[in-house]
Amino acid sequence: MRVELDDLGHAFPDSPALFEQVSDTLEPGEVYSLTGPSGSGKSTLLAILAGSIRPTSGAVRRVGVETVGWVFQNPFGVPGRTAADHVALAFLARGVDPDAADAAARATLERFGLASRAGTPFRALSGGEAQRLMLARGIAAEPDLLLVDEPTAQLDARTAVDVNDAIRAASSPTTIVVVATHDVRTRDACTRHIDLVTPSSRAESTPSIERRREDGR
Ligand SMILES: Nc1ncnc2c1ncn2[C@@H]1O[C@H](COP(=O)(O)OP(=O)(O)OP(=O)(O)O)[C@@H](O)[C@H]1O
Repeated sequence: MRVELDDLGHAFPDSPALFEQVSDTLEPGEVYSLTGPSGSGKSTLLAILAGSIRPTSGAVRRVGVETVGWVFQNPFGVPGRTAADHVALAFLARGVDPDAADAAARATLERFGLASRAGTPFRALSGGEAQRLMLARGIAAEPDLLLVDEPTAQLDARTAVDVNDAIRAASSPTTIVVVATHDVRTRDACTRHIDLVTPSSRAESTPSIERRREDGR
């Protein structure tokens, strides 16, 4: 399973190119950061990866990718349901029996630093806990591709540290994880990096682009 990005670029109608020449091969087991200035097209590229926007240049090939999950910057859950319920649902939906789903949910919560919050209703979780729960649920669903859009945008720096630990925990042998972020610490929590450079700043930094080409990248 993989996602191949081949000289990818995108411009909305009547607008200049957001980004161009993005080439990479995304594979399970890695957590990819997607960084770039505000407006450089990070959310647009996530939508291209999901298949909901067709790029205006280059190609995206999803090889063996059938299911796509999303985690957004605003955690969204059922107020009265516990953290464990939110994660167990992902296992129940795949036909796991209730006891095994509950055990698997608790193991997943532990991996994301939420073991002590298993019985806590969603409405009583802090913002950082709720966001970690969204990541735990997103991974528990075992999508082929998990797209995470600005997971720390609504959080203070201290809370973001725990969410960045959860980003590290999100690495999965069966899921390609891509995280769009402004936050350098979130970037550092990822294992591989894609930096979107706008075409104008690309022109200003031609020497480094040439070096990257010589490297074959
Ligand atoms: N459907 C659309 N039609 C036209 N323009 C769009 C559309 N969607 C986004 N844009 C524009 O494309 C640009 C890039 O938007 P996008 O949200 O992908 O950037 P971003 O890097 O995720 O930004 P931020 O970091 O601020 O969230 C913005 O100027 C936005 O207004």
